[in-house]
Amino acid sequence: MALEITDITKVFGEQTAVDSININVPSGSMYGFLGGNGAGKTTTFRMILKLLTPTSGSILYNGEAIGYHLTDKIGYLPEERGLHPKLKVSEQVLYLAELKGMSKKEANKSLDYWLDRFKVTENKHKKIEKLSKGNQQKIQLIASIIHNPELIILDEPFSGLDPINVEMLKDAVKDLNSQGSTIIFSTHRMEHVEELCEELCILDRGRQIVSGNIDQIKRDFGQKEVIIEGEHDISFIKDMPGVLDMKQVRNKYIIKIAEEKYAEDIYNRITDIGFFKKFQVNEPSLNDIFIAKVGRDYE
Ligand SMILES: Nc1ncnc2c1ncn2[C@@H]1O[C@H](COP(=O)(O)OP(=O)(O)OP(=O)(O)O)[C@@H](O)[C@H]1O
Repeated sequence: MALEITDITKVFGEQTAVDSININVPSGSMYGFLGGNGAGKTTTFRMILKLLTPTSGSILYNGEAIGYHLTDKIGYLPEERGLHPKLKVSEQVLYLAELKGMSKKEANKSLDYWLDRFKVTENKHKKIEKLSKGNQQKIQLIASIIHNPELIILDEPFSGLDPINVEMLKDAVKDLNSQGSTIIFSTHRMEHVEELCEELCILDRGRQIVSGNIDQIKRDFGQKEVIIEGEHDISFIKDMPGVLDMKQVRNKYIIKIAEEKYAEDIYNRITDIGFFKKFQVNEPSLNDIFIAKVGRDYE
């Protein structure tokens, strides 16, 4: 395990921002922290990075506490984007890269690569304050990954960007992960986690709702979704055993079942009726899991 978070809690005055969280982040994984406003994502990241001291609990990285000796191995994109507005892009990023132990030459080469990749090369010698918000975010991301860290922690890396830039940054994050970096990122968007991660933790108001391998979580959850498309009336299905919910949109039926075995019963009943264009069994969505555990919709 790269990161072992055991029973951490953070209390601010009256408020418990993070409540007894247990998380294991495997080495080389892409790990998503999913949660809405105030869920406790940023507070957890700050504790991992030792910017905040947990009220209780422990956090180990490769079996040891994170400290200054690991600075060169970790990259962090903070939620409060903190670039110096009056500095030029190159001055700012090269300075930070040198603090992380890179030579100027090496850092400059890497900076050129990332500026080109993020299509912002023309900004290299501009002051940060002259850049758009989205481009400032790209520069800040470059500053956090330029030294090729083995652990990358990104707080809301995709927020505030247009869809084209979100895709560009997602591709970069995927590449860094496939080259071996362990990546942890936070987001309030379920689809980012569904698309990018094999591991996740869902936080809600400081509580850990679920965590671990996403496929495993979905398998263990049990509930499935059956999609049927066809012209026949099959509304009787809603009264069959194991059927939790059924919705109809024109000739498409979306049926929630308690366990996969009920799909076979449904299949047997409808094949007696006639032809159907589609019969498909899907894994539950993260939203289904969230609703079942928390008792309300995710957003
Ligand atoms: N320094 C602090 N002092 C007091 N309360 C704090 C402090 N930092 C965070 N909190 C509170 O802890 C809770 C969790 O905040 P946190 O920033 O970790 O959430 P988050 O999941 O990152 O959400 P967001 O996406 O809104 O930033 C919030 O209710 C917040 O108000």
